[in-house]
Amino acid sequence: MHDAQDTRPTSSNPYMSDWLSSMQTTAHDSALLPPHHGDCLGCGPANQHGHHLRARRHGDGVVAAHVFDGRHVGAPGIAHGGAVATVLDDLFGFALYVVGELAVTRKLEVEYLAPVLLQTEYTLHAEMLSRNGRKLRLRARVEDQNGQVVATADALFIVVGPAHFTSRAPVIQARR
Ligand SMILES: CCCCCCCC(=O)SCCNC(=O)CCNC(=O)[C@H](O)C(C)(C)COP(=O)(O)OP(=O)(O)OC[C@H]1O[C@@H](n2cnc3c(N)ncnc32)[C@H](O)[C@@H]1OP(=O)(O)O
Repeated sequence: MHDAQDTRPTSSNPYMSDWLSSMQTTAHDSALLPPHHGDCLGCGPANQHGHHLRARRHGDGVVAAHVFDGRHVGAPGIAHGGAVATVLDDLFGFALYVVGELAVTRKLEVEYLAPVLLQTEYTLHAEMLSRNGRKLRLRARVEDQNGQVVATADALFIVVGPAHFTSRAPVIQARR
């Protein structure tokens, strides 16, 4: 059962209200997009364990410059695959600003084509490929400074309503 049509007010929970209203941002071309919320693992500026991803709208997609650091190490000198997946998942979350929908990851498939090195800048791109009802198909790629694609991701996101998050808000707040 889905909750995409549920538009119950969220004013009783300011933390959740702020976050949901940020998802209604109008994404102008080249505009720096807002973090999903301050503590988001992918992009939240207040999360000391996070990736602090910053993305801009680029046409119908989003683009980001990103550097993995020592907190994200897997094999020596190389970013952990889970860290790369986290950043790609969050980049898709930024693409939702352009799509204009509230949605969550149902499936994420990452191909690691070459090692993603620490302390090295990469350019990340993501865009929506197609939409079928609530199902959004998105694709992303990670390019090194020579334009070589070192990782790609395909994702299925499902459009949800605010209740997907508000019904779980007490759990989210308890962990803060
Ligand atoms: C908001 C922005 C924040 C960005 C942060 C980065 C992104 C994230 O980290 S999101 C967090 C991680 N994701 C989650 O927590 C989601 C957990 N999953 C859920 O809550 C539910 O499974 C949810 C809401 C996605 C879907 O549940 P539900 O509404 O019951 O959908 P369900 O009916 O199972 O599937 C929807 C459709 O997708 C299809 N579908 C489901 N899985 C697949 C699949 N693997 N392949 C193809 N189709 C699929 C179904 O067949 C169905 O199709 P149709 O509408 O044609 O019948």
